Parts: sequence; C-alpha cells; structure tokens
Amino acid sequence: MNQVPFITVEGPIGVGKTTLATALSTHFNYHLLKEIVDENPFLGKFYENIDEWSFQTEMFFLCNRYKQLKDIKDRYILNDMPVVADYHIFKNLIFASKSLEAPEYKKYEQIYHILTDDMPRPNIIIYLRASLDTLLKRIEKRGREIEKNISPLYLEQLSIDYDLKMQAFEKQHPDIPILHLDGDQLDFVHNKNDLQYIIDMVTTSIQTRSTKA
Ligand SMILES: Nc1ncnc2c1ncn2[C@@H]1O[C@H](COP(=O)(O)OP(=O)(O)OP(=O)(O)O)[C@@H](O)[C@H]1O
Ligand SMILES: Nc1nc(=O)c2ncn([C@H]3C[C@H](O)[C@@H](CO)O3)c2[nH]1
Repeated sequence: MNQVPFITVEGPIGVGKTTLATALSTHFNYHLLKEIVDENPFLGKFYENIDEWSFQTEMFFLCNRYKQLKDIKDRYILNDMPVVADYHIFKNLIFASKSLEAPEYKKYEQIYHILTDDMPRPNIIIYLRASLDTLLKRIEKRGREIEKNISPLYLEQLSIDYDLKMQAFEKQHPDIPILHLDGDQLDFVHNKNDLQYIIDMVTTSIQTRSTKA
C-alpha cells in the first residue's frame, strides 16, 4: 500500500463529498481530486432513460476516472504528495451494477479490473451517509439541471447499495480505516465545530497510519 495519505470521501449523490473533500484539502493542504460531472455528455440523458443510456454513461465515468487516477499516481502519489479525493474508484461498480443488465455488467466488471487493479488505493476512507430526505433537499438546493429527473427510488436504492458495498469492503480490507459520518447530524458547511470534529478524526487516522508505517 502507498504510504503517503490518500483520502477518499464517499457516499450517495448529494451527501456532501465534494464539499467535505474541498474543506479537508484546504485544511491539510493536500491536492484535491474532484470527479468530473458536467463534462459527462450522457448523464442528463441517463436520468431521463436509464436503460437506454446506461452503458455509455458508465463507460464514460470509468474511462474518465481511470485517466484521473493514472495522472494522480504519476504526479502525486509516486512523488509522496498527499491527495484527498471526492470519490473512490469502486463507486463505478456500485452505479454500474444498478444500471447495467447482467451480461453487460459482467463485461464492464472485467474492464474495470483491467483498468484499475494496479491503481493506487486510498488508505483512509470517509463514508458519509444521510437520509433520503436530506439527500433530496441537498440535490434540489444545488440545482444541477441534469439531475432534475433523478428519481427518489433510484436514490434510495443507491444508498442501500452503498451501505452493502461499504460493509463488504470493510470485511475485505480491515487494514483500511473507514470513518463513518452521519450527514444528517453533522453540518460541516455551516457549523465550524462539526468541521473541526471531522478534521480531528481525520488527523488521528493520519497519525495512526504514520506510526504503523
Ligand atoms: N453537511 C452539510 N450540511 C448542509 N449542506 C450541505 C452539507 N454537505 C453538503 N451540503 C450542500 O449540499 C449540496 C451537495 O453537496 P456536494 O456537491 O458536496 O455533494 P456530493 O456528495 O459531492 O454530490 P455528488 O454525489 O453529486 O458528487 C451542496 O449545495 C452543499 O453546499
Ligand atoms: N450512472 C452513474 N455512474 C457513475 O459511476 C456515477 N458517478 C457519479 N454519477 C452521478 C451522480 C451525480 O448525479 C453526478 C455527480 O456525482 O454524477 C454517476 N452516475
């Protein structure tokens, strides 16, 4: 495992990943890796008709994240420069397993492993959860045009899929700490104490890692 801190913030749509990753990047002065959204030409159509646009959408996200991670590896991780990201590459599998039919998903999974198996893995994960109500409110407040057709059912199932994936990941990778945060309770946007609480947790996790290394 790479030694330099590589932190990823994960959780369902609109839970606050980019907001928190940005705050942590500012506080720790780590490089910020942000996923692309607006550049995905298929995402708006995907929310209008998932069956029709799923393959293009999932492949676009996968290829784009592969290229981002490759650059991060070469420019930062291999040069011992820490990174905080607003996604973990495994989110591709969470989304794709929801939207692709089984035969297509099988092919997608193979391509995923070919592209990502030798990519750097984060060594600290922050898992943000929030109720469906909170997610819907935040997505609405953010007001992205392409997300106006997201169905609450899709979002609810996605949250369940995230929980299952995190549980499985925790069992498979007991060496990678996952910091669980309740996004309904913690308002790191408006409350400085809440942000400080998270920063303290992350600081402890970084220090624990470095003493073990
Ligand atoms: N803890 C919080 N309390 C209040 N508002 C929040 C909180 N976290 C995020 N927000 C607000 O919710 C909206 C969504 O946040 P953000 O874009 O960071 O979510 P995200 O998880 O990165 O979304 P996506 O999955 O689409 O990438 C933003 O308008 C942000 O200001
Ligand atoms: N289908 C699909 N597959 C992905 O891998 C994926 N990753 C993110 N998203 C959607 C969620 C937000 O609307 C927006 C920003 O996260 O993009 C995805 N959608």
